[in-house]
This record gives sequence, C-alpha cells and structure tokens, in this order.
Amino acid sequence: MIATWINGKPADRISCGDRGLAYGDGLFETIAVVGGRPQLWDWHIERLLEGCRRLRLPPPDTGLLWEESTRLCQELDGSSGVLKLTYTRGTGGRGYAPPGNTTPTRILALSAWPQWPASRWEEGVALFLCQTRLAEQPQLAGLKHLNRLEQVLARAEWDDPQWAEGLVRDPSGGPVEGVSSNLFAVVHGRLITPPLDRCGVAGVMRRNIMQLADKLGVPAEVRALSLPVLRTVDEVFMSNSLAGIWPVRALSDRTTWTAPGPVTRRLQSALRRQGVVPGPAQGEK
Ligand SMILES: C=C(O[C@@H]1C=C(C(=O)O)C=C[C@H]1N)C(=O)O
Ligand SMILES: Cc1ncc(COP(=O)(O)O)c(C=O)c1O
Repeated sequence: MIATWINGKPADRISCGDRGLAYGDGLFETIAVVGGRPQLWDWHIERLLEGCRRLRLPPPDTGLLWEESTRLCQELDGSSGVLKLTYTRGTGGRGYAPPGNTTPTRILALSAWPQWPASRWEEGVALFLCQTRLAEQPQLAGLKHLNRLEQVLARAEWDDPQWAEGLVRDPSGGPVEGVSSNLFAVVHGRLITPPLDRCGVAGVMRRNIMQLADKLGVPAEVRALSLPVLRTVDEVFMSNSLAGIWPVRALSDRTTWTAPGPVTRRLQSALRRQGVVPGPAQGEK
C-alpha cells in the first residue's frame, strides 16, 4: 500500500462502529491509474452513484472525490497504480436499520500496479471452475457492494497458481462471471456476455469492451450461456479494470479454447490504443 486517505486526510484507521465493517454497508471501486490519472472515472462513479441510489446511501461530492483522487495519485509520480475507493454509510448504532443521519466514510487507497506475467495477456489464462454459486438478489445485482463473501469462498477453492482466475455460476449452473472479472464468449464473430440482472458485478471494463466492440463493428449481445454451450464457443476472455482483457485458454474441467482468438486480439489491440490499462512497460513483465 502506497498511501491511504480517509475523508480527505492521510489516515489508515476507521471507527469500529463503521457500518462498512459491521455489515458491509457500502460500496467500492477499483480503478486503474495510468499516467497519474484514474481511468474510466465517469463510469466508475456512475456505478458508485447507482449503488448509492439503490442502497439509499447519501451520495458523495463527486467533484471532491475527483480532486482528492487526482491529488493522491500524484504520489505515483506518473507510474501506473491502483486506486481503491471505498464508500460506507459511516458510523451507526448496532442493528441493521440504517440510521438516517450518518456521515459516510470515504477511503482512498493507492497501491502499486499488480505484477502479473505478460503471458496472461499474450497466451491466455486457465480458469478454475468454482463450486461456490452466486446468490440471486436483483436489488444488489450489478453493484460493487462490500458484501464479497461469495468471492472470498470461490477464491478459497484453489491455491494452485496454474489457475489465474475462477469461473462462477448462478444457482442453476449457468456461468455468470469470474471471481473478480466479467466473462465474454465469441461465437461466429459475435460477442456474448451473461446478463447481470440477478447476480454478478456489472464491470466498468465490460461496459468499455461492449462500446469498443460497437466501434469495431463487432456484434455484441447480453445473453445467458450454459456451461455445455460455453464449452463449444470459439473464444473466451475475462475482463476487469486492471486486467483489461485476459484470453482464456482452458477451464479446470479440461475444456480448452483457442487463445487469444481473432476477436479477442482485435479487442486487446483496441484496448491498448485506448490506454486505459498500462502497456507492456508497466506491470506486464
Ligand atoms: C477485489 C478487488 O477488486 C477486484 C479485483 C481485481 C483484480 O484482482 O484484478 C480488479 C478489480 C476488481 N474486480 C479489490 O480489492 O480491489
Ligand atoms: C465480482 C466481480 N466481477 C466483475 C468485476 C469487474 O469489474 P470492473 O470491470 O469494474 O473492474 C469485478 C471487479 O471489480 C469483481 O470483483
């Protein structure tokens, strides 16, 4: 961790009564910082504000958030990094009832860019097929809220480094997303990504990739995919704000795919031109 600010001041302690700690009563955003600037900021903030709306959280002063975030990111001296914004309902009494008059807590945490091997982009990754299923809760679906125990349980299912990410399914067995990424498949040149109206996180990078696909003339649709169908598609890749696009070459049930496939490569090139994730110089050793 490079630096942490709480409510605009250097600090690393919150109240033991903070509802983010007590009940996961809050939201977070994990933002790539390239050249000292938080990337895809507007879409991260849009998701945060949607979460505030649905959780009936007092929204943050987004201008202040931008000012604080860019000031904190100066500590990177122009190198790439990760800015994690955590926003809770603040300190409240015991019990689930959300107090009406809390002051939200905002935490900004700046850390170094992850040192992932370049092979994850160039050759693809292998996914672990997780047993943990995502619960369906439309009121929370799509939000990046602080209740991440499903991801903790799913990620605890493996420790073999050959699996760079996990694939998680809904209660009926349909693949939804990764443990910390979204899922894409390519079938006859068409991009398909599962719906997230009942579970999962609506990734900012997922949204960006759908827009890039549109600009490239790659047809894209949101559609459920069963695991048997996913096994037969032409290409699979995962996305998040830090990884960008990781082609998938294998699943732990011995399914394999061509990685990176031609559509995946086109999208990776477009993403690299966009510059919202670091190039090979930073982090992609
Ligand atoms: C879990 C966090 O954020 C998620 C994890 C990653 C990652 O490890 O690549 C990227 C973005 C998020 N999906 C976090 O603690 O920031
Ligand atoms: C469970 C989950 N799904 C998907 C994503 C991808 O979201 P984003 O593209 O905003 O990083 C993340 C990361 O935040 C995540 O934790």
